[in-house]
Amino acid sequence: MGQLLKKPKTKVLKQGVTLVHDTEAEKAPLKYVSFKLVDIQANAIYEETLGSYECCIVVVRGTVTVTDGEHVFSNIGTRSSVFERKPTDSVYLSNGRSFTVTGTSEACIALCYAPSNKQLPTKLIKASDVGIENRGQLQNKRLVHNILPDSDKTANSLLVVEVFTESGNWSSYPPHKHDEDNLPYESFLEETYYHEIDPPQGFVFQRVYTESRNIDETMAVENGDVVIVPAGYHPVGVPDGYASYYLNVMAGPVRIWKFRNEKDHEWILSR
Ligand SMILES: O=C(O)C[C@@H](O)[C@H](O)C(=O)CO
Repeated sequence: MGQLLKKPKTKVLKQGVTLVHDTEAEKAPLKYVSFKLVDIQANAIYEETLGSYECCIVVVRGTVTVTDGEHVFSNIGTRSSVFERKPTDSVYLSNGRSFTVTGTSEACIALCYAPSNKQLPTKLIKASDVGIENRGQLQNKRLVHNILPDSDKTANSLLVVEVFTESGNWSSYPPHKHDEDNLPYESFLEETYYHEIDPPQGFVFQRVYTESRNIDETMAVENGDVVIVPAGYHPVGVPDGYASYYLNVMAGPVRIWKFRNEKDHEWILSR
């Protein structure tokens, strides 16, 4: 297996709290992004103190109460499956904050991190604040939930987005990259993909490849896998009969998402 596909590796942290993914523990080759996925049973409590990282807690499914000791966001989360295709609630927390997440039902949370040295207010990003966007045409149609886009100044460097791609369609396509710190033409942003598939026995394909091909991995991604994108193009193709969900976390030196499409495939956009 290559370096970029991470299978779930469950670790019980305490009764009712299971760590499913941890890109740092997996030694992902990333400097700006880290990602955890945690399952929480009802009434169980996950707790953490952030060091030099800011964090966006996305309630992937189920409901939870989040507090940083100052603010309490009770019973947040909107869906029992991502495939309800409705936006969810999230909480932004600055570096240095301590927080707890208590399951108010059985729940799954994503913890999306990026380095930060700036104190910003804790904020509830309500499902109703999430921008909904339909992108693309033909078999390139996909639905996007913008949780923390670059136009929203809640975070210092984190960008967070959910993407739904229906059966037979392609997303993160035509292939684009954001691996050169060369604004205004392109920004450098690392990225992680947390994938779910409906029905769960399915798979999707994701290729991650750089211009030079020093990275070139084509992966069969299964339900619950994480894909690391340290650099390069990163398209996703969804087989007939299956629907794809992924949660993207991006961060880099400048909080701007400025990508470049691969020239050979840009014609896809003008059909
Ligand atoms: O538009 C899409 O298909 C989603 C992608 O833009 C995805 O969020 C990404 O690759 C960000 O760079």
